[in-house]
Amino acid sequence: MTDTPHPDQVSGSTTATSGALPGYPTDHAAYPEAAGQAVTIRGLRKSFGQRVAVDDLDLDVPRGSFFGLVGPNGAGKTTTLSMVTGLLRPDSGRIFVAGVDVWGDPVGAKARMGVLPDGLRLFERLSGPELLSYLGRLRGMPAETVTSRATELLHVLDLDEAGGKLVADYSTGMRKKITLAAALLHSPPVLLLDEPLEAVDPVSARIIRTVLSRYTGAGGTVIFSSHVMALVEGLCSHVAVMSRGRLVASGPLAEVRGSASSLDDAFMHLVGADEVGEGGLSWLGSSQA
Ligand SMILES: Nc1ncnc2c1ncn2[C@@H]1O[C@H](COP(=O)(O)OP(=O)(O)OP(=O)(O)O)[C@@H](O)[C@H]1O
Repeated sequence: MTDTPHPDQVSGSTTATSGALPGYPTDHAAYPEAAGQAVTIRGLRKSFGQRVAVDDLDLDVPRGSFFGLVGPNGAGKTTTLSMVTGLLRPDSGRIFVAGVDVWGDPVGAKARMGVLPDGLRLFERLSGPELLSYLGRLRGMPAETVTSRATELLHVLDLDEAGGKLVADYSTGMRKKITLAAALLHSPPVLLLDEPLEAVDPVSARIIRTVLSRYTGAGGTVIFSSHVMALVEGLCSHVAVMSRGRLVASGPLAEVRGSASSLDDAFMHLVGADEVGEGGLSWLGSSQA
């Protein structure tokens, strides 16, 4: 995760350019497998100066899966999700969401995804209902549909009591929930969430988990990044592990966990962190001063 915008960062989470980018390949037929998947990534690369953040990534996310993307700090999770959601231009590679090429048909792809991005930037001077109404209209939804869905989402996410409170005054949990509501409003087939449950209180976290489980139960696909292995193990049907910009494992949860006693143990092994010892720090706690 980083707060520093890169020159390639596309501004605004709802930005959509129409049509393919100039010079962008349109040979979708070369990737027939993309039609059956929620997300297909092929040969994705991104560098920041000398640092390779995402290194030749191939990934398939099956439709209807609850898909966890995990990896140590700096593994490239946010960079990957930012490219999948059309917020950050890849150096090379192809990405399809619900069979639509994200950088070849950005408008079509964005209609098929809901996004909870890293570093929530919201319209701070609007109330929750105003924000949802504005975003729904931006998406071209009929006013009555926006109002009825917004009312239902605010209720389910326990935000209706916030009433006229401005988003600027929302807590972290409320901000995540209102962003999730905005991501769900147009009922997209794919949800992409960057650390949706980090820094959220247990009550809000449970509400978010319940809404996401209901969404996948109805056939939607959730892809989310997280550092919390127990959460991923409890929620996800599939998991991908990234380390240093590369994919080190991907597949059904049980397959990635293998014979390890927990996903946490499997993760430590996969990212080469199981050598962490207890050596050193002998001075710690020895002073009674
Ligand atoms: N805008 C940027 N400018 C320069 N370097 C960047 C930028 N964004 C990411 N990086 C670098 O790319 C690498 C991958 O970062 P990224 O934020 O994608 O990792 P992450 O897996 O999401 O990490 P975390 O778990 O800490 O959120 C890191 O080395 C990071 O420092």
